[in-house]
Amino acid sequence: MGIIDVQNLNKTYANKLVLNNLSLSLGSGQIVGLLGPNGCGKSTLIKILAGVISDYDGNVFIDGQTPGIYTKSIVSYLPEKTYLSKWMRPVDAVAYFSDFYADFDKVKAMDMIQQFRLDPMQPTKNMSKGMQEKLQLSLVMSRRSKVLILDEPLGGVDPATRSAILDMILRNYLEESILIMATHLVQDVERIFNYAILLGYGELILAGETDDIRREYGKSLDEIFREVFACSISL
Ligand SMILES: Nc1ncnc2c1ncn2[C@@H]1O[C@H](COP(=O)(O)OP(=O)(O)OP(=O)(O)O)[C@@H](O)[C@H]1O
Repeated sequence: MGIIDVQNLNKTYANKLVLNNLSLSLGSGQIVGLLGPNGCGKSTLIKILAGVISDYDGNVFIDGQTPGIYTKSIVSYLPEKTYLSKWMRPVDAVAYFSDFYADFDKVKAMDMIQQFRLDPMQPTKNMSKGMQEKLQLSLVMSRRSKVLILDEPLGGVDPATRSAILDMILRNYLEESILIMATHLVQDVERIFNYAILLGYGELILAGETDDIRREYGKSLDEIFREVFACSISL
């Protein structure tokens, strides 16, 4: 059994089937790219793993347990939207995480905040979107969690900063844990993934070691992504 096991997972919103009989098994010690177009179900899957959504059919196990109090204690989750209060400054957010999570490394968080050149005393309401993303990433990456799940952590940052953030993620990732990152910025990010999951409208299209996938298809993940999800929008 992997650290994450998903068996025959189905999720509907109203009558709409969003995850269709999804099965996955993921082991620790890898950085996993969760890739797929807008609306294909990445955030829904992540929310189920993070224990935010519980009305689904099928089996989900994280470290052998169904999502709940235990799994929340070992899963560090970066949601797509900010959950920090507007008045919070980085120092407040660090104190909050420190109170809330036993596995939170305050020194590491302050170090990441400094490396991102954020002002520890600036309220989040005065930060740009990219600055808020850096702050949240510093907090989430500073938990010594077995499972790290990042939902679109790079959406608001420019390409040069993306690269710096990826390096920061690689430096701070604990090798015994698993990191899952949802993104559609495949070209920018694929260098850090050892494993990729390609999701297409609720169905698993492809899952495997990135080196094996590239070798088998003779293409980069980005090229595969563009081919599989090519759409006919004309401007
Ligand atoms: N709370 C909700 N109520 C109804 N439908 C929802 C809800 N949340 C998501 N959906 C629908 O479920 C589908 C999958 O959404 P989801 O957010 O999981 O996709 P995604 O792959 O994360 O997309 P994106 O890359 O744009 O963030 C979409 O069709 C979306 O409209």
